[in-house]
Amino acid sequence: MLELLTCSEMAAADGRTIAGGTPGIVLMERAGQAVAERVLARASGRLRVAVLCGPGNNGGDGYVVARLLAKSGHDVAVHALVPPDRLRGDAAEAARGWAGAVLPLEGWTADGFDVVVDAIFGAGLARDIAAPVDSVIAAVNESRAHVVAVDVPSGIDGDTGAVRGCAVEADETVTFARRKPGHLLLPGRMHCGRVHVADIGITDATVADLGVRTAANAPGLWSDMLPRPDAAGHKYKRGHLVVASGGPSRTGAARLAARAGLRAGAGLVTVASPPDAVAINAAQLTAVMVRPVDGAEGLADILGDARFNALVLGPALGVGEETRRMVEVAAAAQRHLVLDADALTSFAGNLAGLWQMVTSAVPSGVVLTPHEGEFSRLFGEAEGVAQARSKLERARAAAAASGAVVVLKGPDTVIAAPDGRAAINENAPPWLATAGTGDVLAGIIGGLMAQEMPAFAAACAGVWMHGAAAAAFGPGLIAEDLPEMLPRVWRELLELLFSTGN
Ligand SMILES: NC(=O)C1=CN([C@@H]2O[C@H](COP(=O)(O)OP(=O)(O)OC[C@H]3O[C@@H](n4cnc5c(N)ncnc54)[C@H](O)[C@@H]3O)[C@@H](O)[C@H]2O)[C@@H](O)CC1
Ligand SMILES: Nc1ncnc2c1ncn2[C@@H]1O[C@H](COP(=O)(O)OP(=O)(O)O)[C@@H](O)[C@H]1O
Ligand SMILES: [K+]
Repeated sequence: MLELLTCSEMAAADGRTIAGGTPGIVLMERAGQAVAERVLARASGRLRVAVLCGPGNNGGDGYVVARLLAKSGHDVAVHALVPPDRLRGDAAEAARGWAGAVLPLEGWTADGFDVVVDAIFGAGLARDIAAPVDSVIAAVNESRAHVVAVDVPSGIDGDTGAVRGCAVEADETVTFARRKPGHLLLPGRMHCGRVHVADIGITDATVADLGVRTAANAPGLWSDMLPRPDAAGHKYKRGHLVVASGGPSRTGAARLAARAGLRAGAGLVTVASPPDAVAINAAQLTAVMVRPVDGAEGLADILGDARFNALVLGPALGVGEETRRMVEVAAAAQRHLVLDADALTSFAGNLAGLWQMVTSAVPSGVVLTPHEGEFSRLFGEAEGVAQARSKLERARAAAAASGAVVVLKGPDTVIAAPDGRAAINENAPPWLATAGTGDVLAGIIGGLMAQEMPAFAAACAGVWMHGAAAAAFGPGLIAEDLPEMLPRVWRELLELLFSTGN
């Protein structure tokens, strides 16, 4: 159930289901039934419900909801953008099932309604909202009624999560078969309220046949690739992660990443420190080791030892030639690589160099973890990025342009692989936006890659564990708290794995 379908993939799934013998009106009945059930779940007495119907099948669903709620004894008013005789196909048929009055949508006011069912536009939204719908949406958003959106809140683009002019702010959204990217990407996610996915008879096989490449980021996506505790294991089997530190006044970021790498399960972690910062690093580290490493040349020396199998480069490392050379040395030495912060900025305007470096690195891949600022410095000019309609498409274009797994961070972090797979994360609480949490993320991913978890899976798992750790800690979090929450996150993940037999 983790697949996220674009509006056109959803239409294809509907089409295939209809071609397979389930009439469209049956799908629409089930869709309307699922929405009506959500409304009824709240009803303690007789409700005054406004059903706002648009000109397409989303409106058709609305007519089904209206009929079912009226049949259950509620007081239902239908307000429609176009008269029922202008509807076509299944929507026309659904409207014929509504025996009550159809009032105009224009000029609708929220007076006295307990519930609003938003069935104006769904997957067929094709342009920005204009008059008269804009003022109706404003009235919905100002009202105190409970708002249930059918499929997507009207005005939200289901593919991109963008607000097309203006959009309904729903309390609940009922969608069908699978969610869409726009339910997870901002600002769409903020407009949906709680999202329910209703089964309307579109089978898993039908969805699988679509070859969908986008998923919600959750353990089901990568749990079978998580490193497992092994009774016969020893620390060298769990990899040795190296995190490069900045100079004497810039050492904290590397230590944060290093501790996170250790908590993520790397067998050993070493901070590679400029010689003049060794004393500072050593004074604050215990389980993590420190080693003097002088720039790219020093790094090349220690990478002569094959046991150092993964590196995190970038947090507070400094922007410039030396950092770029360190990255190139690590890539040439075929190590698993996580590049963050200054390592990314050191390649700004040098996409060709980045591509060359990435493609010379281990086949298991390189993970880049930019926030929006680093992303635009690095990928602003990349093919497909400027034209991309959404954060999802931008991350995907950047992954294709760099050959690396791209983790485009934020409240709706997108993880994209160069082969087109992508995941959207949704478990990060807002208090994760605090200094140093990005360093921790790079360390977690590096720790998983040190244990030989493949790059895309490690990036997805790392982003999820990072969000779960923040959620488990709660508000007031600082970056140092995150690694300390990872044991709890691991315990929950492993319990889940053993309970599902994966
Ligand atoms: N058989 C199916 O395909 C099913 C579809 N279902 C529903 O059908 C919906 C998709 O139906 P449609 O493809 O008809 O699309 P919609 O009903 O979302 O909207 C399409 C209609 O809105 C108009 N429109 C688009 N943007 C507009 C704008 N900004 N201003 C004014 N008019 C605008 C279009 O010209 C078209 O008439 C889904 O969201 C879902 O609710 C469900 O009934 C389940 C089955
Ligand atoms: N509003 C938000 N809600 C949830 N997570 C967020 C939000 N803003 C940022 N984050 C997350 O916080 C982390 C910040 O990373 P980054 O920007 O690199 O900060 P730093 O450099 O201070 O470590 C990322 O994992 C990002 O996804
Ligand atoms: K809608």
